[in-house]
Amino acid sequence: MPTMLEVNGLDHRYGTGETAHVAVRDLNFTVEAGSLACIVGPSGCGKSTLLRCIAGLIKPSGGTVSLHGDRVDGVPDDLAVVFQDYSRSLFPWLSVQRNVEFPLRWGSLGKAERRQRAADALEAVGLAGVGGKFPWQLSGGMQQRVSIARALASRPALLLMDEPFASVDAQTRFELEDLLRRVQREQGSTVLLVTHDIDESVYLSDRVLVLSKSPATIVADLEVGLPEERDQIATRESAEFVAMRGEVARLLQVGPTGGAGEDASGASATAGAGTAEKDPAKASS
Ligand SMILES: Nc1ncnc2c1ncn2[C@@H]1O[C@H](COP(=O)(O)OP(=O)(O)OP(=O)(O)O)[C@@H](O)[C@H]1O
Repeated sequence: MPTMLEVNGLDHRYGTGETAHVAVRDLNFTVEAGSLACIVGPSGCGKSTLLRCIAGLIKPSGGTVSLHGDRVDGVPDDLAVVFQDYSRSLFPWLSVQRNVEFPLRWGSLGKAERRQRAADALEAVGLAGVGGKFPWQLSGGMQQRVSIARALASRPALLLMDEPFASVDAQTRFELEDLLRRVQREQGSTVLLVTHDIDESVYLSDRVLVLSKSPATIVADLEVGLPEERDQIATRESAEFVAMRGEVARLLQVGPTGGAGEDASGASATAGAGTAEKDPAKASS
């Protein structure tokens, strides 16, 4: 699979001089086209900062981000972001259909094509028939589906998701996770999703990138060796899932070498990641 996203030596600090705060430090990773990768890390470690740098919303203090080989220097046209707070990301005065069509206005599609794209995206997320309603007439889970449909309608090269299911109840969260995996597989989308939730990161993804405490560095890059077909009950009960969840939890608590997670960087972190990538089961033992 070709590389869709490449992050090289990414640093970001807020402020300058003695009061500067280093949010992320020397992050290096790639995301392959058509894959779903999750970033999991402790609260405040710099996950949103990383996403903002990838989305071109902030200019990193150092390092580079490339999307399908092109250096990101401003918000790329073919990138979409889904945030946690669906109630603030949808326009309440526009119908669901118009919300989904909205970002397509800046592309080259004609009106009829935009309408069709939005209808297709709504159908993909199980919301065919609600295009005429307004966001406030829908449940929270349905509103987040609309946000996902809107992101997918533009067929982005990369879909970034920042804690997208953190504001819905547990049952809806499970439904949305399954919906995301299904649509991502059907459409061959490339997704990078940030979450606090270890179980969610393992259940959803092809790869889990584990970040240290602030400033964020990558402590492990784990390939998820679970079967393609996943089930909220059976998969979560499987030995592979439980072992992987334990591994991610341990990495978050103590880092890859048994030392402090916040100090984990460089050679030891890379060595841990390399082992895990080659043999996820071994990494979980
Ligand atoms: N605009 C800003 N100015 C100064 N410091 C900031 C700014 N944005 C974030 N920070 C700091 O950078 C660090 C990383 O913040 P960030 O929001 O990226 O973390 P996070 O992992 O996404 O947090 P959470 O999991 O709580 O959403 C935090 O210490 C935060 O206080």
